[in-house]
Amino acid sequence: MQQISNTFTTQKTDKQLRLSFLQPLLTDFQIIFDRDPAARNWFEVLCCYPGFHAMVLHRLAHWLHCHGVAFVPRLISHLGRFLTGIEIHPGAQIGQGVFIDHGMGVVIGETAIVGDYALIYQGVTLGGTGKETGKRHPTLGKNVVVGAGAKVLGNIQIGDRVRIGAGSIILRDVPSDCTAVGVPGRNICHKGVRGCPLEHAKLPDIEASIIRSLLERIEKLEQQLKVKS
Ligand SMILES: CC(C)(COP(=O)(O)OP(=O)(O)OC[C@H]1O[C@@H](n2cnc3c(N)ncnc32)[C@H](O)[C@@H]1OP(=O)(O)O)[C@@H](O)C(=O)NCCC(=O)NCCS
Ligand SMILES: CC(=O)OC[C@H](N)C(=O)O
Repeated sequence: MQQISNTFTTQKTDKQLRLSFLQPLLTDFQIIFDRDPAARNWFEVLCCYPGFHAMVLHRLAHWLHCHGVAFVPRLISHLGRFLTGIEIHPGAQIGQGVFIDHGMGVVIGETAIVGDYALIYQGVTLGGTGKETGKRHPTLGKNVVVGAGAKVLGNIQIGDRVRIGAGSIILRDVPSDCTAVGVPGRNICHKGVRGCPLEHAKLPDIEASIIRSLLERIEKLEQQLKVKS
């Protein structure tokens, strides 16, 4: 355990630790109104958003963890799991403005790093493959969207503004500005301007495009046969 924290956790000053607990909470709260069209008012968000409750508890647990407090951080994480259905190991490093929508079934492992403004849906695992030790969970860049039920496994790098399709299993690095979908995940990297991260319906449908190109090919071959006969 000591060895792990030495290898991947950067040493933080006391001031940084204070800020790392309190300051991001405000951003965590505010971002919900941008990210969830269903969010009505601050009272509703304060009372009815398990993702926000999980972030409050995690920031407390992580702060204690970084101060070397034993057992209590794990207990807070465990209680948070009962309350929200979201399990975040106190060692996980979570940026500000991260929103876990709905939340039930989310697991974030000990050595995971989640960049600012990530949007994570229910059933997501940021886990290990079971084959690595030490830093064994993924690192997510900024503004990453991880769709419902997606599993991002291993010490892999997910770039900034990456979108991961619902139900995907991602085992390899994904470059910034790309979309990853499927089991196992395939990277689709388009050049040019990207749409809003909440436009989930615009994720590429690889199977459909393969079928479309096969149909076009069959049509061409049929025309060639007609010309010959
Ligand atoms: C299956 C697993 C154990 C790896 O087994 P492995 O026999 O070592 O397999 P490899 O990593 O060598 O991968 C073999 C192939 O299977 C694919 N693969 C691996 N895991 C896969 C998964 N979960 N789903 C789909 N395909 C998978 C790989 O892409 C690879 O394909 P390729 O040869 O075309 O590149 C691991 O990937 C896994 O899923 N572990 C469970 C992790 C988990 O549940 N973590 C949650 C912790 S909270
Ligand atoms: C979240 C996860 O990967 O769990 C598997 C194991 N407990 C570990 O920490 O690696």
